[in-house]
Amino acid sequence: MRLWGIRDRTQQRGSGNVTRKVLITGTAGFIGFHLAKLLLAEGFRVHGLDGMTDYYDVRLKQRRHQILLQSEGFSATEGMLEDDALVQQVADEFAPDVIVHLAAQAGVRYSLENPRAYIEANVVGTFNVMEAARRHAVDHLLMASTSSVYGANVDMPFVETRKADTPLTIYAATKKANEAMGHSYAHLWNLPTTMFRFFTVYGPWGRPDMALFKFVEAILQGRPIDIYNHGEMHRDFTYVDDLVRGIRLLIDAAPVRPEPGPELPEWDSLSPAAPWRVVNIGNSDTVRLLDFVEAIEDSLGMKAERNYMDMQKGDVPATWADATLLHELTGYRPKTDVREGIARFVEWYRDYYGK
Ligand SMILES: Cc1cn([C@H]2C[C@H](O)[C@@H](COP(=O)(O)OP(=O)(O)O[C@H]3O[C@H](C)C(=O)[C@H](O)[C@H]3O)O2)c(=O)[nH]c1=O
Repeated sequence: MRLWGIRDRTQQRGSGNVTRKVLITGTAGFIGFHLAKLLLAEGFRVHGLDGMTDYYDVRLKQRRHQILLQSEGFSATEGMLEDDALVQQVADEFAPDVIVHLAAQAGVRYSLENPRAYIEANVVGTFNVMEAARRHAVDHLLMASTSSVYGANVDMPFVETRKADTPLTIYAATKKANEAMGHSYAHLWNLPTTMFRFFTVYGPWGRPDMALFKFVEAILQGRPIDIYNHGEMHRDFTYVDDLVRGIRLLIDAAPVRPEPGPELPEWDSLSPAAPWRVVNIGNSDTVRLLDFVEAIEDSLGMKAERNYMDMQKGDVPATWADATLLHELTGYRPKTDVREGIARFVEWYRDYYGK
């Protein structure tokens, strides 16, 4: 009997990067911007597709794109994922080898205010991207999911092979739907597909709706910060450079449809029916929210005025990634200490906003 190892179930496609073309959705967004920068530095050609929605300050998105446009290997289209004709046209013109789909309506709490935006961007938009990937038979389709899909799970750290069937918000539900949609196309069209579960990503150029940005902004302006669940929350905060390094390495680890063989190791989420995997990208550490706030105060050299609040509807109390699978596939583990990452954010924030 043939013995299968993780390498047999994964195609390592590391060579010839210089000529490879990657279509990234969401390049004006926080993670897409950092990933595009990394791939451009490694000689990939990158085309970005971004809707420039006004969910948060559009100037920040424009600035990110301006920086990317300074690279010769970068081109971009502004347009919405929901516009199928546009998505197909962009893919036809660029003819990508790989698609990394990061654009989404993100944010846990906004999904209570405007759930429809999540259905449109995350369900319809993702379907359009999957169609483009199918039509172009790309080498690898990689799509963002979220640790929010672990929802009401309490067994920590979160492992990809355990059930995640209890999403607590429409945001999480749309991302869980994306994972299932990706599986169906991986099976039907033999489309190698990797889904990432991100864990509270933070760092320079971060999202203004997220805790780090909001807290730093408020403290510097002398306004109180809202601390949910009285600070009794935990997050596996993941530094953005580590995250995009993980994505970069996963590009070269396309799943292969399994053939009959011995059982997969318990930590491998490879589907028994399709070239499809879901992979946590997290720091493998869980930080108490009050410690996170304290680290921000130390970095700023200022004390926050704290407004303790109850748990917010839809929020999960804790996240913590088991990153064994990422390590097995790539040999890499995120490692930036949260104090170090916060300090780099604060340095960027002060420089960018002149504070
Ligand atoms: C904005 C805010 C947050 N918080 C708390 C709530 C969390 O315990 C922690 C981090 O919140 P943040 O909004 O930065 O991140 P998450 O709620 O974990 O959600 C984020 O990470 C997941 C994976 C995604 O998929 C989301 O897109 C992304 O928004 O601070 C507060 O206490 N006050 C605040 O004003």
